[in-house]
Amino acid sequence: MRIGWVWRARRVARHHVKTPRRLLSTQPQPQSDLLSKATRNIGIIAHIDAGKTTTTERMLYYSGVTRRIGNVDEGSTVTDFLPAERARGITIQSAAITFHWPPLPPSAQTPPLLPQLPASFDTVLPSSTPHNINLIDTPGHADFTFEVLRSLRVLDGAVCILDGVAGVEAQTEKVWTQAGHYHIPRIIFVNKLDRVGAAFSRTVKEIGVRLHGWPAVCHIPWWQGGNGDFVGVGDVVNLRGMLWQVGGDGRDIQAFGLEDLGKTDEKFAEEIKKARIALVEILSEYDDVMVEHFLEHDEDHVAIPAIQIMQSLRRVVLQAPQKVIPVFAGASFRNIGVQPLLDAVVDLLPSPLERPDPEISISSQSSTLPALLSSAATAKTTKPARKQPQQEQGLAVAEVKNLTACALAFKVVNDPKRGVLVYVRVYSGSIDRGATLYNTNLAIAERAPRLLKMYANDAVEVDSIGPGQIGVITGLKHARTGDTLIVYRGLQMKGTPSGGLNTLQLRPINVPPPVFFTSIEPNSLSEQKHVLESLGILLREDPSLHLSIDEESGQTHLAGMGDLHLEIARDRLLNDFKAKARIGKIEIGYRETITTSTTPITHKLDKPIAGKQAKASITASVEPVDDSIMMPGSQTVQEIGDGAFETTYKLPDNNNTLHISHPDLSRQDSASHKNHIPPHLSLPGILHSIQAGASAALARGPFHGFPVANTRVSIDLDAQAHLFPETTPTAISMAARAAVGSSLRSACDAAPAVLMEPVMMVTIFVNENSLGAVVQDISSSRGGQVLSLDGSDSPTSASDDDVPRIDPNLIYTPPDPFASGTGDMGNGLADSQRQIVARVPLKEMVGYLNHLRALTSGRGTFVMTVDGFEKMGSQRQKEVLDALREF
Ligand SMILES: Nc1nc2c(ncn2[C@@H]2O[C@H](COP(=O)(O)OP(=O)(O)OP(=O)(O)O)[C@@H](O)[C@H]2O)c(=O)[nH]1
Repeated sequence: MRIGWVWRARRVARHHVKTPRRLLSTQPQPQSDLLSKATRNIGIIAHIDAGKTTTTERMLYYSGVTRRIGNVDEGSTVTDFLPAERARGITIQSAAITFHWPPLPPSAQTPPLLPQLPASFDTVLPSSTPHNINLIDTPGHADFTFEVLRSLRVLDGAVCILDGVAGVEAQTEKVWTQAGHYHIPRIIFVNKLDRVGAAFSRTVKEIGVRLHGWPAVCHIPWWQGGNGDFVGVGDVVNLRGMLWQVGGDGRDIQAFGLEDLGKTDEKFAEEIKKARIALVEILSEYDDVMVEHFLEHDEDHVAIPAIQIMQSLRRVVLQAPQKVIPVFAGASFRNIGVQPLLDAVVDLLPSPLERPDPEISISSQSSTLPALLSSAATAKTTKPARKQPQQEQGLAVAEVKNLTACALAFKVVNDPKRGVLVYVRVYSGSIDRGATLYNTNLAIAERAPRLLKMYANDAVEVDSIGPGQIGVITGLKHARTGDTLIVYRGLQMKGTPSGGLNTLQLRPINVPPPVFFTSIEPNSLSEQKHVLESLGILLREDPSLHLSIDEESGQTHLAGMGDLHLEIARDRLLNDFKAKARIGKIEIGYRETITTSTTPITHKLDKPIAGKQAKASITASVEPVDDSIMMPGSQTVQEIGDGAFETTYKLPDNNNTLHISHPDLSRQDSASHKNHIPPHLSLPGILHSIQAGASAALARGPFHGFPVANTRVSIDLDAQAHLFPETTPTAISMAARAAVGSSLRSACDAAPAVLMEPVMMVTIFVNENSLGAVVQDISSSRGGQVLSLDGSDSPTSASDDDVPRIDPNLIYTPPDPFASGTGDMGNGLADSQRQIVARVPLKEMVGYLNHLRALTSGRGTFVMTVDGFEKMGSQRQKEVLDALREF
């Protein structure tokens, strides 16, 4: 226990204490302020099977949204509503649900328009008044990490659920770290404490060591008689025992003060006091105000009122980076511990007003939304002596005043009854029903005909979605997951917001490259339209799916992040959309790369297209670029734009570059175009067509039909020789595709291309006694390269980030009656658990979980992410190609 730290903590500077942020609205309105203050946008994150869905079901039940508790094992839950989810008992799509905590009084038939909040929370806790909770349930499977990332972007806080038997698991660590990167305040619920082998203390120590924060134990488990059934929790904040009625629905809770408890279970009462001392100590370490309270109460840890403890916990949770992690205990399946957890959500996690400013990019510059909005206000009041920097970058500050709302579409779901639902988080202003939304990713405007608030499976129509709120827009035809939607005063349907606002993007995220693919073939020609439409919706829902259509063979390929990812997409397509199509085997998405350069090849196109004669010429050459490992990047094509007479595009997904030289066409001087290009064409349009054609050629390599990687394409565009009065954008694109295709073929004929395979960064957790077997298997049988053991030099370990290494012996924990010894925590992992980090080809990781389980008596777990693509040796390449041919 860390007694005595209070004294040192007195000297801690006050700079840790964070002050609330201002409202992110163009015109701050007290009403929306009030609504934001009473809102918590939270997510539940955890390893697969830790009990997210089970806990969510209890939250909905206690808050009055549902009248009976859904059961994951019977497939009757509210949040896992896709048939594929119910069949597998896992969560795939994030569902966002609104409910109130504490519940609204039964007399309130409909939710009040405005919350009834007290003037301040100085003397009462927020959980004394109903708050709006927007809960986003996120999936736990590694294949859906992107889905988790996407949800994280819109969260203001998170509850992390741990399995009290398994402790901190691999996926938890990964998502925890990602949430840390977004500075999302987090609290922990140690679940499943009713299970045989539950080890609360070991789990708490693992929290410190593996999640790199000091656990602030707010609840300790109450085992009947000290070592019997799990019956409730010791509430360290309020100094009481909370006992749940056995077998009940969890509403019947008895509370016993320390005095009463001392008469029946003295040891437990004493343990609550010990826990209280440890809690005050850890809070004092990071919160000066707690030190003052401690002194005011004659240095008596137990005398400090519960409200002051909760207020202190709130302050430390909101510190960035978060160093103290409140820990709660329960067993949601037994209905134990969920209501105090909900109180903690309201009391400890931030409202939208208390979050850091949302990041944006505008005209290729990074900024924050409030900075942009305030630039308009400043522009109004001060006359700049010199041109504003943003004006120099093409952003007319004066236009910002027309920006009346800004929102992120964070989830698109095809609901069988309501059609396509677009979940949005509004960051500034309000989206009103009927508003014209400009989608800055797609550069189109569309109207928002209906707005909804989702309450579990029920939807309530609303007139507007205000700042900080999460809601649903129905009837949008184009918006996709991840798109930024803005409302711009006076915008016409065909118009574009001016002053650079058309480029405004909220918190853009990178999508890693897909590593698995499958082929899709409609059963008949008449089915094709429905299959493509269904695929279109799947892609709107999930931008980590990629579609490519090979025009020559007519084959459609769907690529994704993992085999389960594609399996679910296949199920959705066939079962939910009832598409009639043949779906191929799920295969690894290899890449191919050339090994030699070519001389320029010119392709002349001169043929009728759509009944009209079309003509264009393109000269292309290709060369291999350095074979450094390709890192996952974003799919956005970036125009680098080297100089006045050349344009370079980085095609990052496969580490390709396209360089176009256009010596007689200047990028800066459009007057020069008049003399050289037909009037119906423009230089940007020509460049765009060339880029589309080259990308199409690179999408299917001549060697084995895999996407081409690590290649530089050079195009010489001689306007006089290559463009004609009959030249159309389609003709340019087709000629570019043919010229690049011929160049790639010619490179392959001169020197065979090589295959590149995805290589994964794998983190494996095993017990000491299976370590040898697992390392041997990874390095010999699977051709992997072990990079580190137990986090030393690990790329995924804490050493990279500025996170504290915590000595588990300094963490307070109550005794674990059932654990078989606490094990050696010296290596930072509980019960002699060992961590292996290795780079392993993806091919060798297919079906690895079952193998790992066999090697580790079912205890081993692992997570992996794409680390890059690597060239394969000739023997390995031969084996892969033979296997593909067989298939
Ligand atoms: N004994 C016990 N079992 C629990 C508890 N909470 C959940 N479970 C069981 O654990 C299993 C997984 O629970 P879920 O709620 O589906 O877990 P999840 O985290 O939502 O899993 P994914 O949706 O797959 O990510 C189910 O069989 C639950 O019944 C608990 O407190 N005690």
